Amino acid sequence: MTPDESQPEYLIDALATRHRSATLTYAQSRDNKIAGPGGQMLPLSCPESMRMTHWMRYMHDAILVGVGTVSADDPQLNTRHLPLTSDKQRSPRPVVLDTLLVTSTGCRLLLNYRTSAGRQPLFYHSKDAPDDRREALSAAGAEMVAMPLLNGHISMHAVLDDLDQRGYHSVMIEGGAKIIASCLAAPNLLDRIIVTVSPSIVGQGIEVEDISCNGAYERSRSDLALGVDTISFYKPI
Ligand SMILES: NC(=O)C1=CN([C@@H]2O[C@H](COP(=O)(O)OP(=O)(O)OC[C@H]3O[C@@H](n4cnc5c(N)ncnc54)[C@H](O)[C@@H]3O)[C@@H](O)[C@H]2O)C=CC1
Ligand SMILES: Nc1nc(O)c(N)c(N[C@@H]2O[C@H](COP(=O)(O)O)[C@@H](O)[C@H]2O)n1
Repeated sequence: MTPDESQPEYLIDALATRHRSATLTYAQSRDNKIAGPGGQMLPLSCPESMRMTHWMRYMHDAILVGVGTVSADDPQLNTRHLPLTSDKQRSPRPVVLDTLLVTSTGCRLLLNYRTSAGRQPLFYHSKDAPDDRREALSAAGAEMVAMPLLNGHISMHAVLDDLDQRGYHSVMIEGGAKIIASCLAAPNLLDRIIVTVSPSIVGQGIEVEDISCNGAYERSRSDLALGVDTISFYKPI
C-alpha cells in the first residue's frame, strides 16, 4: 500500500542518495531549542512540517535516535501522519544508540514491535553494557549489536557502516541534542541537514548549534515555508 499523494518534489531532490547516505533532521524553535527545560518534548512542528518529517521518514531505510530521546519522548518513529501507510514496512527501521542499555523494556518502540504495529528496533550498545540489560532488551524484542567505544561514545561512522552492510543505506538521524552534536563533530558523516524552524521562542530548554554558523555546511537551496514553519536545507561545503 502506498500513500495516496505523491512524494514532495523538493524532498526527492533533497534526499537523492548515493551509497551510505545520512540525513540529520530535527525541529527547533527560533532560539535554537529542540526541547523544553529538563528535556520536556515540545510540539515545535506545525501540521504541515510534521507531515514533511513523516515523508522524510518514509523515504529513508532507517531512523536513528539516542537513548536520551527514547527516555524523554518514548517515540514511535513511524509514518502514521501519512495517509494509507498501514503497511508497517513503509516506516523506516528504528535504530537506538544506547551505550549502557538503559532503555525501558516497556518503551513504545519495543511495544509496537511486540504487537506487530512496528518494525524491530535495532540497539547499538557498548560491549561493556550489563549482560542482564542485554538479555532483558533482547527478550523484549530488540535486536542487539555490540560496538567498541570511541572517546566514550559509539562511533557514528561505525554505526552507519554497519547499517549499510545490513542493507539500510539511507539513515535519517532525528536527535537528540548529544547525537546532533556528535554528528556535527564527525567529519564527512552527513550528506545533508534539514531543519524545521518553528516561529516560537522557547527560552529555557535544550539548545542545539545554529547550523548557519557552522563553517562546514552551507545552504543547499532556499528556505521553504511550510505552514507557519520554515524549512532550511544544508549540505557539506
Ligand atoms: N525537536 C526535535 O526534533 C528533537 C528533540 N529531541 C529532544 O532531545 C532530547 C534528548 O537529547 P539528549 O538528552 O542529548 O539525548 P540523545 O537522544 O542525543 O541520546 C544521547 C545518548 O546516546 C548515547 N550515545 C551513544 N553513542 C553516541 C554518540 N556517538 N553521540 C552521542 N550520544 C551517543 C549515549 O548514551 C548518550 O547519552 C529530548 O529532550 C528530546 O525531546 C530529540 C530528537 C528530535
Ligand atoms: N519534527 C519534529 N517536530 C517536533 O515538534 C518534535 N517534537 C519532533 N520530535 C521528534 O519526533 C519524535 C517523536 O516521534 P513520534 O511522533 O513518536 O513518531 C521525538 O522523539 C523526536 O525525535 N520532531
